[in-house]
Formats: sequence, structure tokens, C-alpha cells
Amino acid sequence: MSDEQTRLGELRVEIDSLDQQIMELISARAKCAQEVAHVKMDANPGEDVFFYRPEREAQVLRRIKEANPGPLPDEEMARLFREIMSACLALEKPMHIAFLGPIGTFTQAAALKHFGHSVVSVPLPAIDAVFREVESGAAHYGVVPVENSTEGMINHTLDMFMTSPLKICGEVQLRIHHHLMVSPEFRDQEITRIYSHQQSFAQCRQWLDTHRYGIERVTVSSNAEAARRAAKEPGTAAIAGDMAAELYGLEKLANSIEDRPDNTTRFLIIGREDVPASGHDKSSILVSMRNKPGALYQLLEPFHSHGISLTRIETRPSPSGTWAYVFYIDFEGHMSDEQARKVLAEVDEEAVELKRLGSYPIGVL
Ligand SMILES: O=C(O)C(=O)C[C@]1(C(=O)O)C=C[C@@H](O)C=C1
Repeated sequence: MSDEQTRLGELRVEIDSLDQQIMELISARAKCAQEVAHVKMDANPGEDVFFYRPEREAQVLRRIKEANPGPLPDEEMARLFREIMSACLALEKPMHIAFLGPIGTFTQAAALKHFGHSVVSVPLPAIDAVFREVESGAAHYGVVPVENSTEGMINHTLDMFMTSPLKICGEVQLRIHHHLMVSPEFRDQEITRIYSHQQSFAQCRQWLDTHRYGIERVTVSSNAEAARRAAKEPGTAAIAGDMAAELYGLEKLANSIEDRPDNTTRFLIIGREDVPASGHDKSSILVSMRNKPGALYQLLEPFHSHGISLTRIETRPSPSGTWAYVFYIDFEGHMSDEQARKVLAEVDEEAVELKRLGSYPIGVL
């Protein structure tokens, strides 16, 4: 046996032994999670118990990133623990997660990134359908896109909060990579049409104008739908992500064609209950102000005087009247913090309406 083979043999024996230990430790952890489920059920007999604890999950993942000794990158280590927790939670109660479908969309990728793969993910055809599915209790949580770094806010999602009783329970960001893809079956055919979602076309505009100028661009309801069509129509291509390519067996002709390399979409997790503080949180509110001079100043002044940072402010037309506006505001901290409570009390005095959309852990993954 060569030196190389001897050394490889030794290392593999060591890996087998480590795998055995990892497996035993994961099993011990899973038993603990099962025990946690019993404690929760015993403390709330006959009630609807919330097994999923977003604030606890954020704390676990943050601690893992901080304590990670390497050589695996922090993100990779957190991803592994994300899956372990997801499997542990599935033992307590399998969760149903509604998302803006169809399967293979970036929203599904975001849902799996946030909850791990041990959930049942339920594709729905529209953002309002996702809200309804969670409101009715048919799904435990929902995942909807809210903002893209290139294209801005997704107004439909913001507007849903004006009437929906749902809470924001979390956020997750996804780097969006778009690829130009074709069916391997039609690889040799000239491409005369490209399918994609309107947002994806917008995010790849410069690349398309430079590299595929003059080819017909047909907008469809999602990237996954674009991939589905390209899979069966000769002479067509799709712009979509990795999940859609895999799902429909497409081959990538050009990788990462988005115009901005930092192209990122932020998604919200929507649910029916409030989330306690995790120690590193963000809050969202909707405020409707009287239509008078200085209204915006009056709204923002309490945040400034109590030292609370705003991370976003968006204006949306109010559904109730011409030229009246609703402000969608994200700020740092949890609504139960003393300073935030004071700010919200002051805003409440001046506002026509203040709606608390929720406090939730700042995205960890
Ligand atoms: O700590 C809890 O409450 C648990 O249920 C355990 C656990 C975990 O595996 O760490 C599982 C699911 C929750 O979402 C949070 C954490």
C-alpha cells in the first residue's frame, strides 16, 4: 500500500468516527427538541401551541456564527445548523409554509433558506393568496417578496398590510442570480424568444441589450413559468434561477447575467402571532397622517429625539381618500423596548391611524 493510501485510510477511519459522534449528538439534540415540545404542550393544555420560535432560532444561529472556529465559513456553518433545527422542529410539528409560487421560484428558495428543508412548502399563485392561506390558518407562515435592491419595493406586498391582520415574523435576504437557459434538447436551435418575469427582465436589461439585442422578450408570471415554457418550446430560452433550471432540466448558456452583482431580494415571513425580542430586532409600522404641512416632520421627529434609526420609509397612496398617504416605516429595535414604546405612543397621538405590523429578528442567514 502506498503512503498516500495509508494516510487516506487513516483519515477516513477518523471521519467515520467523527460522523458517528455527530450523529449521536444530533440525535441527542433531536430528543431535547421533542422534550421541548412536551413542555410547551403541558404548559398550554388544549391550546394552539406555537412550536416555531423565530426569536430563539435567530439567537441559536447568531451564536453558531459567533462561535464558529472554522475552517467552514460562518454562513456555511449556520446553514448546517439551520437544517438541523428545521429537522428538530419537524419532529415537534411539521410546518406548512405558503409562498408565492409556482415551485422553483426565488420565493421558494427564500422560504427554504429561512425555514430549512424539513417544511412542507405550499406554492400559491399570487401574493394575496399567500396572505389568505396564512390568515385562514391553512398554512402556519407565508413568504412574500418585499423589496429588490435593483428594482425597489414590491408595492403589492406593502399594500396587503393595510387590510391584513397578519404580523411580520421575520425577514430573509437572497442574492438573486439570473441565468439564460435552454432545453438541452433544443440547444442547437436559434433562439428567437426569451421568457422571463418582468422583474427579472428589468434586472438583466443591460446584459440583454448587449448580448441578445433584438430577440423578442415575453413577460410571464414567474421565472419558473418561463423555465417551464422554455423546456417544451423549441427556439426559446428562459431567464430564471438555479432552482427553476434544475426543476425543468435546463442548461445554462450564460451564468449570472444580472446587471448588478449585488442584486438581492428581501422577503418577509408573515404569520398570525407576535414575536418576542431576540436581542437584534427590527420593527415595521404603517402610519396614516393628517394631510397638513409638517405632517412628515411630525411623524419622524419622535424617532430622532429618542435616538431610533429608521431603516426604511416608503409612501403609499391611502385606499381611503384622494391625496392622502400611508407611510410604511421600518426601524431598528423591538416594539417592546422602552424607547420604541415612547416613540410609538407619540406617533399614535398625531396619526390618523397607526398599525403595528410586527417586530422580528434581523435576518441572520
Ligand atoms: O427552543 C425551542 O423552543 C425549540 O422548540 C427548539 C428549537 C431548536 O431546535 O433549537 C426548535 C424549534 C424552534 O423554532 C426553536 C428552537
